[in-house]
Amino acid sequence: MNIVYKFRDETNEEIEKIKSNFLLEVNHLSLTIERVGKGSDVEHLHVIRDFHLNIHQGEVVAIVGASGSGKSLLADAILGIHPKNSLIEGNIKYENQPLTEKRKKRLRGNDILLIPQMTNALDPLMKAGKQVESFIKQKNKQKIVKDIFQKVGLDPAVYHQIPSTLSGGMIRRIFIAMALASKVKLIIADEPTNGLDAEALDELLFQLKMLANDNRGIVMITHDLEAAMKIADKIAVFYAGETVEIADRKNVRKAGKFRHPYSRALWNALPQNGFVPIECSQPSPAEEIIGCSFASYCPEATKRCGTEKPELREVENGEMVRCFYA
Ligand SMILES: Nc1ncnc2c1ncn2[C@@H]1O[C@H](COP(=O)(O)OP(=O)(O)OP(=O)(O)O)[C@@H](O)[C@H]1O
Ligand code: NI
Repeated sequence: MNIVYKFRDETNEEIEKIKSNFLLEVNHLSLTIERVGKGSDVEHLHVIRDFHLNIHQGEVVAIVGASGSGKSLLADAILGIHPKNSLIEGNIKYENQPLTEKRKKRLRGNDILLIPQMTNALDPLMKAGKQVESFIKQKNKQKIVKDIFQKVGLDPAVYHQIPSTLSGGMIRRIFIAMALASKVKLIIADEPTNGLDAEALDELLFQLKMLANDNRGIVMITHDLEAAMKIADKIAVFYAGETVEIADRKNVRKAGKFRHPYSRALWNALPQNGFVPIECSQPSPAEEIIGCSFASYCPEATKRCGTEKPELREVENGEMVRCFYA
């Protein structure tokens, strides 16, 4: 199947207006898990160290990072469903107001919807259609749900099925249906393309893009840079719990590369870019990092990189990079 993903055409004026009105802004976010280690020692796991992101309505921002890099915990932190033994610091704003834990609870499912990585998040005993209906306020709920099912490629019979009879791909479509049925403005999709074949993957990306074109903000969390490049407006590259780069997809396409050495390694590992294996792993969250988190793997690292932490700095029109030399 050859899908054409439609990107919105905004005038400069619209862009200025939207840009000054972020849906979600995350600055200097950290999440530390406190764990009792051997004996009675308390161990601190710095899973998220310094994360930045902003997104406005109608935009798709992909957070791209390796497996185990803390992406799911990041989603949980934004939604306020992080583990009890974790501490969150930093700044999160939703529609220009601080996103406190109390507010997260109020907005969850109403303004902000999580499409979870685990596909067992639905009510196991309730019919799929009924679960989507719970997001609809108007009358004729069943008819509305069936229309939405058609839009997302679900057979009408799925309405009466319970989640255990559905595949992972179908469950993700149920979540997309929930987003369409609801008035949520921000959708955080955690690894939505996992386990999908090429055709189902493209369809799912198409549906996420459809939600964005319906003026919702989409945060797509993924380890799949190729999928991200298909629909994202911006790519936030996540390494060792930090945003190391925020790139505009159009510029990456045009210039053919990212700025940060880690992002470039991800890019070069794509089949179409030569399949160069990535020779690095993530530092352990238990480790204190001095200097740049990528220094020990970076081919361009200098002495400075090992001793001084680079801040995320703006390079151009909202694009950012955390590297002294990029
Ligand atoms: N409740 C918890 N207590 C302690 N450590 C945890 C907890 N949840 C996650 N971790 C650890 O935090 C790190 C990040 O986990 P997380 O699931 O957020 O990564 P991820 O980037 O989403 O990975 P994946 O690509 O596998 O989905 C991992 O090392 C994981 O083992
Ligand atoms: Ni995850």
